[in-house]
Amino acid sequence: IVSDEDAKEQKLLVALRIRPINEAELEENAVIIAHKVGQQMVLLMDPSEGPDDILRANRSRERTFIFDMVFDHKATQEEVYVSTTNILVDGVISGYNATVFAYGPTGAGKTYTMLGTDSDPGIYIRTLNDLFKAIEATSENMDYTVSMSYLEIYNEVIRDLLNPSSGFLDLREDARGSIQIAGITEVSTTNAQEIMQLLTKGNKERTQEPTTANKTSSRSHAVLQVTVKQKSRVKDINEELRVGRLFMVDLAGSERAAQTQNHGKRMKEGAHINRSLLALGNCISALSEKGGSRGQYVNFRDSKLTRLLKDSLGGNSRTVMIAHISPASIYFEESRTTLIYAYRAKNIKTRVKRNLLNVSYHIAQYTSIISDLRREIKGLKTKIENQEKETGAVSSDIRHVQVEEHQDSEAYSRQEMNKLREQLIRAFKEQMEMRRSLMELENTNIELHIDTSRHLLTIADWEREKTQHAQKCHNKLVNGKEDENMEEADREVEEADSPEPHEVTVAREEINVLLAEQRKTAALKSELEQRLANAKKKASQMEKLLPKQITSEDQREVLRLLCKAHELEVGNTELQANALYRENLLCQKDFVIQRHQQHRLLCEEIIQQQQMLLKGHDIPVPETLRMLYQLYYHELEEGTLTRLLLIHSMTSSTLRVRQG
Ligand SMILES: Nc1ncnc2c1ncn2[C@@H]1O[C@H](COP(=O)(O)OP(=O)(O)OP(=O)(O)O)[C@@H](O)[C@H]1O
Repeated sequence: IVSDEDAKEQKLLVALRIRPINEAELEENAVIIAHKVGQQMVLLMDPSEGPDDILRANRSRERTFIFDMVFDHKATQEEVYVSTTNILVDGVISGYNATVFAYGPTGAGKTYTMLGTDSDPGIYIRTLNDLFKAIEATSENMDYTVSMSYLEIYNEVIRDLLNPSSGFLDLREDARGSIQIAGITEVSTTNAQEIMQLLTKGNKERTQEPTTANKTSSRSHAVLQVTVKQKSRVKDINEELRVGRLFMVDLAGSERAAQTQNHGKRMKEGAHINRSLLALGNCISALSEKGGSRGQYVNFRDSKLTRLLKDSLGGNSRTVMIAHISPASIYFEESRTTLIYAYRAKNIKTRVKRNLLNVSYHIAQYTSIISDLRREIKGLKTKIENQEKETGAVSSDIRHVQVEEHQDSEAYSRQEMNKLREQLIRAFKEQMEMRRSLMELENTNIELHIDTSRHLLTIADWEREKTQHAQKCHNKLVNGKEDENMEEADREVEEADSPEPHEVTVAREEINVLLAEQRKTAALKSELEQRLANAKKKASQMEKLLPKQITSEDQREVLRLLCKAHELEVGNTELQANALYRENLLCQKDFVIQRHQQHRLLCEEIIQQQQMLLKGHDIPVPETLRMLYQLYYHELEEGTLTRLLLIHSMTSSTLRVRQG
């Protein structure tokens, strides 16, 4: 139970909303298995258990979870808003940042909570209305401006939902180090109806894919960013400008990220991971470590979403997570994983996993960026050298130029040079940003391919089993042997005809989604490649302009600066590649140790059973074997192995924290 005092201190608040069961679920004979108990508890029942199941007590997956608050089908939009987000309004007006997330699998009600419907609007509009009201109430001495933008992050690419034709937008850090989205539409209106129309229209622009659970399943994260700027009207008293930012995020369906923890018999490990979702989990977990100051490194750079939210997740800001589930029995697995994730939100440790192939590919991409940059540095250096030679050759003529004219042109050229220098550096940064996005897209592409293969394997496994069954049945029927085998054969025929298991259906559906995502990623990539090529062309044109407009010494300065920027970027990229490499090594080691550990447990089990056999049959044990047994028990009792494992896991986690 959270006391008032705790609530004030609490930086992360986790709520759960269970939506009403719907027609489609009832048609599939689903029953309600998620029940709200009291104000803070939810009981999730396992639909596979019968009430008289004797073994139930031993293997029950029925579980209760406690959250800061729980809402069920009876909760109104207003209630959900008042208990989760309303509390953030005052802070934002006073210049603090905050974030509200809607988390959960597809179709669980995230968009309903955030956007809502015209007749029953959700958190977005209610928050904005309250912000406007609060501002009106205090605006006698203060001037406020409220502006908002609405964007989506899909496959690590940002799009403006209020102006989708503007293409991909980049994240930039401004002079004060706060993250801005270059070129995003900023709207400032206080008309709630107008805002609702804008947001509803924007929401329709989101990247969607139909799934069985939701006909319009969102594959992207939608972010409504609200900025409140405050300035004192009374002169000289308070000149400072305070800025409070609120992010309201409707996250992409969590089911695919959850599959990594939740795979059926045939589901191969490591379904496609939504990088932003996992990176977010990491950040929230790192930040919510008690007191948030345990030296835990928070890697915001891991994804676009976390980079964007950087200022609103740490420090003095507050974060609210509203997890969503369906109450229906058919979604037991999805609900279970969502509840576990949300329940652990305060100390989840989900790493942005990259599998081995992926990592080496990632490193290869870094290497190619590095060699690209090195080539450019070489080119720039040659240019500087040539410049120096030229200046040497003409310097004697320059002496004849009139002094006055020289000064004029110097002032002019300095101004021009500053402008050019800024343009060049900006162009360079833009190119780097595009290179990174391209790399991310390429990486996503690989992940999509790997996941598709995994699902194909799942289907292939099932089809092989089916054919084997069919073959066996066929053989038995043809041979028509003894009568007693007929019953078994019948059963096998039945099995072979049985509907395909859930995980195979899911795999088929996933493959469709993945193929669609592959097509989209390919389109995004070629568009981005085109943009990068254009940007490069523009930059080289700018470089060509240099000799005509500014003096040689200034030119050299600009070129040197560009060189420096390139070199810094090389260093930066190398560091990232190295960190990735180290992490990869650690992961591999962990994996090997895990396999050994599993093998050891297996050996232990075999030894135990053998000993029972020996004892049971009174078989005498030769002296050498007896000694070996003794040694074995000695090791177990001493706990040396367990201690070694513990030391290993501690060192590797320390290493990870250090390398970030
Ligand atoms: N609390 C609720 N009361 C009434 N209807 C609801 C509620 N929550 C969700 N719904 C309805 O359920 C359907 C699915 O909800 P919604 O689109 O919000 O899911 P979602 O979690 O955003 O899915 P996705 O991740 O696929 O976008 C919608 O038709 C929505 O109107």
